[in-house]
Amino acid sequence: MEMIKVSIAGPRGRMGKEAVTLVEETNHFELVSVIDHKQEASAGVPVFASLEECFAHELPDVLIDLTTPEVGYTHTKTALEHGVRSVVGTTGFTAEQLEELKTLAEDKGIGCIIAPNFAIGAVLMMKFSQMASKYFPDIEILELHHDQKLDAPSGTAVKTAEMIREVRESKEQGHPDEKETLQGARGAEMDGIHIHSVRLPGLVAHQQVMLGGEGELLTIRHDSFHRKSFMSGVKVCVETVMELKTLVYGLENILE
Ligand SMILES: NC(=O)C1=CN([C@@H]2O[C@H](COP(=O)(O)OP(=O)(O)OC[C@H]3O[C@@H](n4cnc5c(N)ncnc54)[C@H](O)[C@@H]3O)[C@@H](O)[C@H]2O)C=CC1
Ligand SMILES: O=C(O)C1=N[C@H](C(=O)O)C[C@H](O)C1
Repeated sequence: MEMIKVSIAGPRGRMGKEAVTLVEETNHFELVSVIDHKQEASAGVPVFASLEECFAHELPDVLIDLTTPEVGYTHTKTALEHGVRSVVGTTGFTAEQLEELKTLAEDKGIGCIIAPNFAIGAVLMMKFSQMASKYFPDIEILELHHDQKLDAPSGTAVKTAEMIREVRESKEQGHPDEKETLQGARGAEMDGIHIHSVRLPGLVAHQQVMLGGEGELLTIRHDSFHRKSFMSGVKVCVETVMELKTLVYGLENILE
């Protein structure tokens, strides 16, 4: 198999550390550099404070970004402008940003994968919820994460609602006259689907999709107990992005 040169942005982070290990342990991946704004990383490869400095030194085949929403967007754009493919786990991008990055990837004729969740089980949970929503259109999403997470709702919750929106008629849920006596009690709302975000120490990444029907409730739940759960998805994305000429949003679109 052809060797793939990889750079990682955010190597000291919770996900970044796991990604460094994955790349180091995969025979056909080579970690060539890391991007750490504080230059504190010690991955045994050159550490650069910015993507521009990194790319001036050597262009990797693939950039893996696991940083923050603002930085992740700028990195992905910069990488595409330099002709470098990206695998982006960072969440919190707007629909406009995704559209802009897709246009850029297609103009450059190179691949980019933005996957709000790399865990295979989470992708299945989203697909099963999408399937079930045809029969149970009243849906509430409960996402639960560690208390250091920056974005709410999670990228996974947003993607789940988007996938459901593809197959379910628009629907206002709950009583038409319902009123929040405490602001936020009904959570966020996307196309009638309510999304509730829980942040607590001890949690990693969890989501429960609750679908209610007459006298019944279907609950579809996924739990990531360890960030290793995301790494097989990262590996598939790094391999697949080499073959793409557009931006793919969501791991479900590349799994067989
Ligand atoms: N797609 C997926 O399956 C998953 C996605 N995530 C997402 O990945 C992102 C990172 O999550 P965590 O690792 O938990 O966060 P974290 O806070 O542990 O790590 C983020 C790292 O980015 C670094 N960073 C910030 N600005 C930077 C810059 N300009 N250049 C280089 N590095 C920079 C920080 O120093 C930090 O080490 C979040 O957006 C999160 O939502 C997290 C888990 C799974
Ligand atoms: O920040 C996290 O931890 C996670 N972020 C992603 C998201 O926002 O959905 C994926 C996973 O839920 C973990």
